[in-house]
Amino acid sequence: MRYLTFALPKGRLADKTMVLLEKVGFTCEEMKEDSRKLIFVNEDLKLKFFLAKATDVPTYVEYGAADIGVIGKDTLLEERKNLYEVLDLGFGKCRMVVAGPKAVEKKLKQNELIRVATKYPNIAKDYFNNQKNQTVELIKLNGSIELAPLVDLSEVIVDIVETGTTLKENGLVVLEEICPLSARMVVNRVSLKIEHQRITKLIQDLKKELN
Ligand SMILES: Nc1ncnc2c1ncn2[C@@H]1O[C@H](COP(=O)(O)OP(=O)(O)OP(=O)(O)O)[C@@H](O)[C@H]1O
Ligand SMILES: O=P(O)(O)OC[C@H]1O[C@H](OP(=O)(O)OP(=O)(O)O)[C@H](O)[C@@H]1O
Repeated sequence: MRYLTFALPKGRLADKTMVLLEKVGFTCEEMKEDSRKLIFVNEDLKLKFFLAKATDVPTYVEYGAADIGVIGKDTLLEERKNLYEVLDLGFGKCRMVVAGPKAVEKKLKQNELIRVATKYPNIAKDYFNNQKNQTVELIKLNGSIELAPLVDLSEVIVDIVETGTTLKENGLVVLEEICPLSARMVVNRVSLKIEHQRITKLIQDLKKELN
């Protein structure tokens, strides 16, 4: 039997992903040890797990380096890889929003040419150009997005909000909602055919667990 390989995101989603997989019997004792190792194997069940940077998970799955991946919906929308999204895992819940100082709301609503800072240029472009029909200038950043309006790099940001604390502590507010987000399970297109039985059984077991 070949290994069924999982690309898991290190970071925020890692622990909850392993807790869920354990509930359906997909365990990996090795992974519980504190180490810098990136690949873990369960020989008995022929399972392989590797830890990747969250934004790279769709790439590993698209190329078939992993059969299955777990990733935030935001990364799926941004990366636009050719994958099957098979399951909403119900954790990692947050929202993609347009945020900024309250004073900027008027400019935003009046369709003025505003600057938008974001880690998610594809999501922002799709939202403003295709959904709102509004021309904006996009500025790509890699983190601490809330800083941009504070130092006049941009009028607004497109970013993730979970508790709202980061916005609040920086004097920013949600101006528009783009979409809700959560962790998703994705599957490589070929893997779904060659490992159909194991993968559909896993999906069914996870669905039962999530209900
Ligand atoms: N407060 C939050 N901030 C950011 N992401 C969150 C939050 N809550 C849930 N998530 C979800 O968790 C996913 C993984 O977040 P994580 O911070 O681990 O990775 P990342 O932001 O892509 O990577 P990095 O922080 O290393 O650039 C996000 O893509 C998102 O779907
Ligand atoms: O609504 P909250 O609960 O405050 O969470 C939202 C914040 O968390 C994320 O940043 P992250 O911690 O990933 O760091 P980053 O700014 O470096 O991307 C996100 O980009 C927001 O800044």
